[in-house]
Amino acid sequence: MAPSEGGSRAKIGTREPREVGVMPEVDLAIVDGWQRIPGLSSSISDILDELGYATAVAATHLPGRLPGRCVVGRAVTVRYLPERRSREHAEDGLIHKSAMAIAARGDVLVVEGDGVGLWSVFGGLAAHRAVECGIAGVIVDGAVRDLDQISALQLPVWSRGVTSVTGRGRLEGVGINVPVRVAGVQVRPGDVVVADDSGVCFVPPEVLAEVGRRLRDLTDEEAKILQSR
Ligand SMILES: O=C([O-])CC(=O)C(=O)O
Ligand SMILES: [Mg+2]
Repeated sequence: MAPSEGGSRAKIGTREPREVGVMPEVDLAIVDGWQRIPGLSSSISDILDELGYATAVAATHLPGRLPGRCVVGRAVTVRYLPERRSREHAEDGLIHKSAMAIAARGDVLVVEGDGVGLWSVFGGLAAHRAVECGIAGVIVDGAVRDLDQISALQLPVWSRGVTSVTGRGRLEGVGINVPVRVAGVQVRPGDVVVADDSGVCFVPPEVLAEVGRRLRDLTDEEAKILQSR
């Protein structure tokens, strides 16, 4: 059943951040068909290594919460910092609804949360909204909760942790589409996210075409090696 839109919970995640950045142009035609390539994040990680980009994260730090899923899409970033006021005095600082309102279908939410995994910034209600908005996946350097609801919705989520404890009143959403730190790497809005069971990579749009060319070569090479066995 769809959650009620009437009560105060309908407002969770609607807070407006102080800073909203601009999404760059990204030629998404380049990533057509990537999702069907076996071992995708590993190949992308190798290519990023070759090109000198340190923007790949191991699944050890950001495990997929829905095994077997592969997501490729443009990053809409969300940045949280610790609330400055004590929980009793703080408002709901979650901003995922505001972020989804400016996202396009197929985008991936990339969230700098508490960086530890103790406080949730994304749960069942947020997941319902994400599915309605056509969000392709969610990456959280922090925690998510309501895993049963997220799984029932089949929304692919990668997160550092899972918790029952909400980040509402503990974290403040300060920016949408601003650079964020995710498991030690810098992610910018418009980076192409490639996430599967091995890890999460972020491809800067300025090298997307070159990554696409190298991915084709690498995929052909691996297919030939497998055929010749
Ligand atoms: O408070 C949170 O972490 C968000 C939450 O539970 C939800 O979206 O259902
Ligand atoms: Mg919830």
